[in-house]
Amino acid sequence: MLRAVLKLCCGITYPHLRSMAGLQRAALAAFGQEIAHLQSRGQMALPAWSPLRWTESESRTAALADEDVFYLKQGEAALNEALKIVESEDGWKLETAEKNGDVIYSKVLTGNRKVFRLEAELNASPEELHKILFFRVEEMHEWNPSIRHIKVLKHVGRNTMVTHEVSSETTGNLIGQRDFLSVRHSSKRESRVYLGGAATRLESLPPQPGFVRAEDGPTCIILQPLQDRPERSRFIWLLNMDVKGWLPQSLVNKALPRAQADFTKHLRRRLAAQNSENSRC
Ligand SMILES: CC(C)CCC[C@@H](C)[C@H]1CC[C@H]2[C@@H]3CC=C4C[C@@H](O)CC[C@]4(C)[C@H]3CC[C@]12C
Repeated sequence: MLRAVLKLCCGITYPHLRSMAGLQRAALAAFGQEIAHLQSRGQMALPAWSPLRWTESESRTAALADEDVFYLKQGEAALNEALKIVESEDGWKLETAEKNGDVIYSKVLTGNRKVFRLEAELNASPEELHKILFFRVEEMHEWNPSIRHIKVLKHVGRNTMVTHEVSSETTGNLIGQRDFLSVRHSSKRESRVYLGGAATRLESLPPQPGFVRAEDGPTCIILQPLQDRPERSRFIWLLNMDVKGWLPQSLVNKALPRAQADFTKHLRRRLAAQNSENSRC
């Protein structure tokens, strides 16, 4: 019965709908959303030809699909490219080795770009780190003083996003403040989590006056549970950054591994704070 009434309504409204504009259309779209919601909960079925179907979903996805696919592909490509670099076996040189086991290697890529690979063990599972480093990326400035601000400008599904990042004025002490516009992508394979990223473009956010826009990536982080202690992770991070601006290369090559070590220190503090909070509860 409900179905028949709905079909009738849709038929009657179809010609009016085509000539409708502005607020009326918006109201109708909202109505359409309500119906789609009911429908998704299995409470109502709409006929295939219903205009309520196309007003709600098709017009929106049609407008965004190309852009979404662009970022998705860029994110995946960045991750794959970065994995190729980080998993390459030759050419790595040890930069620093800490007593706690943290190591940083460097490698010079063709074109003279120096990249850094940090390896550390962290006291959190890959899932927890995935949450902190990816899903809650906008909170990063709360625990990492090298970061002034991170904003997700666009989501494409759950695993791809476009972010704007601003480093703090004092980062690395040697290099001034930078901003970045990046596509970030995450994927899970078996028990591993992979985070990838690369510099991207977004029309609504061109380089900002007063900021040097640096380029991060192709970069990746691999999070892998330790075999005997899955609540801990092996953390491998490829830092591949063009800081831009006029700076001596020797200074940049000192600042980057330092920034990596600082990041890891703050991440550990963040995990320790969380763990002590959990044990108090
Ligand atoms: C040396 C100067 C110029 C920059 C120092 C700040 C660097 C270390 C900061 C600025 C922006 C930061 C990135 C911002 C966002 C993400 C995405 C997240 O999923 C993993 C960490 C990652 C990839 C951060 C790593 C550290 C980062 C690259």
